[in-house]
This record gives sequence, C-alpha cells and structure tokens, in this order.
Amino acid sequence: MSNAVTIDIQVEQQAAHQVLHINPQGSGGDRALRGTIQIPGDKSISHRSLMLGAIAQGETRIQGLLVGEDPQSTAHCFRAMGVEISPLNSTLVTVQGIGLGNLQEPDRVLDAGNSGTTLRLMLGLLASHPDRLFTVTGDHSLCRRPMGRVVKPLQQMGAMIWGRQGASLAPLAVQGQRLQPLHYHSPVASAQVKSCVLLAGLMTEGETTVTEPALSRDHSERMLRAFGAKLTVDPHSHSVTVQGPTQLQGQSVVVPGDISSAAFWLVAGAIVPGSELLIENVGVNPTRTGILDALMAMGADIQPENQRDVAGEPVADLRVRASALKGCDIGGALIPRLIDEIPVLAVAAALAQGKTVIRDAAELRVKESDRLAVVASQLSKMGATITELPDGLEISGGSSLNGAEVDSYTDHRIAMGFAIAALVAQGKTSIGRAEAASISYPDFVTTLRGICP
Ligand SMILES: O=C(O)C1=C[C@@H](OP(=O)(O)O)[C@@H](O)[C@H](O)C1
Ligand SMILES: C=C(OP(=O)(O)O)C(=O)O
Repeated sequence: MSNAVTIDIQVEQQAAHQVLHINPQGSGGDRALRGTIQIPGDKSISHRSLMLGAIAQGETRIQGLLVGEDPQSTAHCFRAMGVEISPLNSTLVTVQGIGLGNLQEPDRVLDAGNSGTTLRLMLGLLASHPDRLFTVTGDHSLCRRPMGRVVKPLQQMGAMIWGRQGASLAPLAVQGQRLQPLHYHSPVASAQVKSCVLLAGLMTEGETTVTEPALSRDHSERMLRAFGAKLTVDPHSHSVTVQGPTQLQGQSVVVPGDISSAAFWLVAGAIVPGSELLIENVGVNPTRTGILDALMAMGADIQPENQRDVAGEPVADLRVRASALKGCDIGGALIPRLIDEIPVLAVAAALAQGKTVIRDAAELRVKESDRLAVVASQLSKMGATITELPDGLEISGGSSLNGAEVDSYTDHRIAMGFAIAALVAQGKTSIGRAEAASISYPDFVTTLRGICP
C-alpha cells in the first residue's frame, strides 16, 4: 500500500453558491499539515477602526484591516453617511473623520449585510445623532438576529427606534435624538451591546455606564481610549463608563491577525497527526484567548512565541504541533472569551478521547445560524456522537469521522469548521454554501491548500 496521501481540495460553483470538496486520498499515510500561516486582520478591531475613524476629527490610518465582507459592510454604511474611506484592499486604509455628531442623513437604507457587529454598534451612533432619520437593514440571517438587546438600552436613553416585533428585528428606522446618560446592566456578556451603548454615550452629556455579567472582548475600550475618549473601567464589576460628549482624534491603527481565524489552524494542527504549523501575528488579547485555554486544557501543544504589543493590543506567533487530545468541560466566564470558536472547538472535541461538555453557550443560537443546532446536525452526519443541549453541546469523542455532505447554513464559522473536520475524515466531505467563509476569511481555501500534503 502506498504511503503517499494527498488532500484534494476543489471549489465547485453551483448557481449562486460554492461547494467545497475536501477529499483525503490514499490511506494509512501521513496527512500532516505543515507551514507558516499569515492570518487576516481581526474582524472586531477592523470594524471599530473604521467606525471610530469615521466619527473622529482628522485622518485615521489603518494597517492590516480585514478585507472581508463584514468590514466592507461597515465601510459602505459610513460612506453613505458622508465619510471618505479609501478602498479596503490596500495596505494602508485611510478614513477621513468628520467629527463627532456629523454623520449625514443617508439617502438610502444602510445595509449591514451579514454583520451583527456593524448593525449593533452603528445603532448606538445613529440613535444619538439628532434631527436625522436612518433606516437600517441586513441580509436574511441578520434580519432574524435579536436587535432588542441594543434597542432596549438605547430606548432607555431616549432613542426613537421602530421595527418589527417591537423594534427587536431589522429592518429598523431610527430617528436620532439628544439622549440621556444611562447606567445599563446588560443581562448578556456581549461586546456588541456594551459597544453600542458606549458609542451612544460618546454624544451624550454625562456619564454612560455599561455593567456586564462577565467580561466580553474589550477592543472598544482600548480603541476609544487611544482615540482620546474619557473612559474608565472597573474590572471588578465589569463596568465601563464613558464621559460625554467626548471628541475623538484620528489615529494610526495596526490591526493584529484574528485569533478567531487562527482557531481553524490551531485545531487543524492539533488534530491531524504529525502536523506542525506556525501562525504568525495573532492577536492574543486576554478577552479573546479562551480558545487557547480550552485547547491546552484538552492537551493541545501550542507554544506562543515572539510575544509583543502592537498599537495597544498584545500579539504573538503561535506554534501548534499535533498531540493526543482529551475531552473537557467548558462553560461560565470562558464562553465569551471563545464564543466564535465553539464550532471548530466541537470538531476538536469529536476527535478527543472522552467526553466534552459545553454549557452556558445559548448565545450561539442567535449568531449567523443557530450554531448549536447546525454543529450537532452536521457533525452527526460525519459520524460524531454529539447531543444538542439547550445551552451547549455534549460530545463523546474518540470516534473517527467519515466524509459526508454537509451545509454551512450560510455561516462562515460553520463552513470553515467543517473544512477542518474534513481533513481527518475518511473519504470526501462536501460543504455546501462554502462561500460564506469570505465574511471573515476570503483567503481561507488558498491557505488551506498551502498547508495540505
Ligand atoms: O463586538 C464584536 O466585535 C463581536 C462580539 C461577539 O458578539 P456578541 O457581542 O453578540 O457576543 C462576537 O460573537 C462577534 O463575532 C464580534
Ligand atoms: C458572530 C459573528 O459576527 P457578527 O455578530 O458580527 O455577525 C462571528 O463573526 O462569528
């Protein structure tokens, strides 16, 4: 029997959609993945640099911005409100800030596409722009996602917002107002809720505070401070206060690589026997590194190298080598620190020895898809033993996966997570609607081809 294994990767266009076929050919041989990977810019930081740049005074210069569909949605919306933003696909992106309170009333509906971050953060700014009417929408997925979580605190600040089901679903109409400050106790640990209220607080006279039940990603806090906002953080109560009104100054921003994109390679390197991958320039902000904690608790061999600080965010290169994984329990305050990585973490759990239980993750039901239901149904098709819980997943690992026809449900994290599962499956896996990957990672398939035998 030949020991040569190749992993055949084909993208098939089927009408408006793409099917990604991944077929490890040859058996018994070495499938090891090897190489050095450059990951795309952090999506959360990319959105924030465009938005803060737009409302600051003077020019903001952004290096390393993610050129994915989600930041493109943010750029389109702010261009429609009079902000000059250079093409996103250049090494240096410039935003000509128009100053606080100066977003123009757009002559069209603002379309946030597939991006929850765009819509929720932008609503805070729109609601606090007096005398202007804005209408906002998104794609089919976004119009099903809950907006009440940001509309409610904004209404408590005096915002006027209309939409379906008591303004809890987009499309929404916003009549900008002078708002009142608020101390909002958010029932969810959500950086989008926190950031929305803080952005509304920028324009509002007085102190606007958000307290959250557990710490969510703190990129807004870091960047608002860097742009000159008057901001205080109480780490004990997970509270952030902005003192408004506060004028921002344009800055130079360097966007680190997205750990949520690195997560696919971390899991791939850990589960494909013999692999060694070096993932360069990964943002390792402690509010985002839950995936490292979880994988290491499962026995993954991940070494951070060359740790440094880049423009206010910690960065490292991550070396991952394949190792035997064991199941573990994941829940509580760890969840917001790895929320977007759970689909691919479930793939690692399916390969680990023993049981993995993920809890406190009901938020996954209101992402681009119901990620708990989709991961459970599609991973079962590949032979995994997985049960959907109301707020998580129970995965009995150790089974080998078989190739299958699965669907992304138009969710980028699902499309890419299943591409990683396909690398260890017996036989061909076909992932429907795989073009969703370009929401956060347009070069995903190119990078995958580059590390496969
Ligand atoms: O603020 C952000 O940039 C994000 C916050 C998270 O959402 P929630 O705030 O809804 O948890 C995350 O899932 C999303 O991908 C990006
Ligand atoms: C949930 C995500 O993004 P958003 O909420 O911005 O659509 C994600 O990227 O996984």
